[in-house]
Amino acid sequence: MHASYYHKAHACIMAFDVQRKVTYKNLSNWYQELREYRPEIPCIVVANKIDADRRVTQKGFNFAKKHNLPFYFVSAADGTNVVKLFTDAIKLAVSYKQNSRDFLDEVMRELENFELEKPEDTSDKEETSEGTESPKTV
Ligand SMILES: Nc1nc2c(ncn2[C@@H]2O[C@H](COP(=O)(O)OP(=O)(O)OP(=O)(O)O)[C@@H](O)[C@H]2O)c(=O)[nH]1
Repeated sequence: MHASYYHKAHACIMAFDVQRKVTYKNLSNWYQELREYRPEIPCIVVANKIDADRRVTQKGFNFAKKHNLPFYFVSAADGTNVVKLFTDAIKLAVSYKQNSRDFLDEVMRELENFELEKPEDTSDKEETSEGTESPKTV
């Protein structure tokens, strides 16, 4: 995936399809790529399409445990855990954004808080002595 997709991301939801094993296997590659660009953002792992066969919720999917990541069983079709997933992801993202010690995040935070200098209002000011340092407008 192009680097720009990771730029300024404050959280990641990695979803796989419980009906397609290959999508689970691919998580390792996605996760490796994510960490190249965003080493510390919160990441949630999602097993999607559980409505197709609820028995998958009895299965252990070790990827999340191995990487110490939160894990949700979800169905985008019937809505199971969808609101919870996004609510939690947003909370994690906001908290990360406010507290991250990642250098790039700190720079971005500084830039966001940086107030551009307002142009000086010179309309009703009298010119005073010589040698004034501010440039004169004509
Ligand atoms: N039963 C079921 N089908 C789903 C669920 N979520 C998505 N689908 C179906 O899965 C198919 C792919 O969904 P997309 O939204 O296109 O997802 P995608 O990530 O682009 O999927 P891929 O094209 O397979 O990579 C569509 O037919 C969806 O209707 C779900 O929770 N349950």
